Amino acid sequence: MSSRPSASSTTSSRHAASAAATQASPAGRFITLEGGEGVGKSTNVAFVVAELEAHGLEVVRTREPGGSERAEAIRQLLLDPAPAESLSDDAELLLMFAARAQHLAATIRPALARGAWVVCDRFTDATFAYQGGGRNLPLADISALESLVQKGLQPDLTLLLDMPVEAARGRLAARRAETGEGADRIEQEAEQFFEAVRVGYHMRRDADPERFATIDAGQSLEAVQADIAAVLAARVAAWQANTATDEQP
Ligand SMILES: Nc1ncnc2c1ncn2[C@@H]1O[C@H](COP(=O)(O)OP(=O)(O)O)[C@@H](O)[C@H]1O
Ligand SMILES: Cc1cn([C@H]2C[C@H](O)[C@@H](COP(=O)(O)OP(=O)(O)O)O2)c(=O)[nH]c1=O
Repeated sequence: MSSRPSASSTTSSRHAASAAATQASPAGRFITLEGGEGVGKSTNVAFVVAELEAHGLEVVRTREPGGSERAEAIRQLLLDPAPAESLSDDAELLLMFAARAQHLAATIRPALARGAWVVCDRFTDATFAYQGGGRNLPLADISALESLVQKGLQPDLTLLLDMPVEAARGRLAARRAETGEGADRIEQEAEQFFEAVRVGYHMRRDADPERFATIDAGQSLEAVQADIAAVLAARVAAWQANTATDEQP
């Protein structure tokens, strides 16, 4: 399991969220970051949170698998490479959705209901990419679980950090050399698996282009964050315009 500290945490806004924001429709406030290993999700989740907070919004930062106490326990089961017994592909898929069901109930839905924004490091697109693309499990089975667990709830915006697999794995190797952190159970897969994951993400993006913003993650961090900031500024402006319209007598 990754040792980086990205478990669910609530970050209060520097300015209190306005009463209007709290009463507004939840639409527009659920943001996910997706992409393969080493593309910069962890680095940029913090940046997305800071940008939204700079707009005066309350933000809950969370991640999958995990994001609540019980869901984090399932994460441990999923990612721990230690047990000699291999985890079946079906068990992996079901555990991903068990963790998600708990995460939605304990963290995501309550946050959205009280008017907070939610920024989540990976969500169901990862299941389509990893279990669908990487493990080759039937997409229809994943869609059925998605309906069961999410009951129509979808992210409003998904930032897909995209770059060639080999370069991203180079970044990951450098990070591991620096931190001494080992590879988790899924990170131990071969390069071919991650190429299939990337194709899986592209399929999800191409099926729902309105929801996705693709960010060229191979750029410098400054350029990546400038692109993300532009997407977020447009998103917050649209949300504020909708909120103002909803408030008209
Ligand atoms: N745009 C970038 N250019 C160069 N290095 C980057 C960039 N974004 C992230 N990194 C570095 O790459 C490594 C992997 O980033 P990280 O955010 O941990 O990726 P992920 O969470 O997607 O696995 C880290 O060492 C990070 O500092
Ligand atoms: C949410 C999710 C994650 N995963 C995998 C992707 C990662 O290899 C692993 C843990 O995620 P994460 O800690 O976000 O990985 P990273 O090292 O890129 O920051 O779980 C799935 O296979 N399916 C899923 O539905």
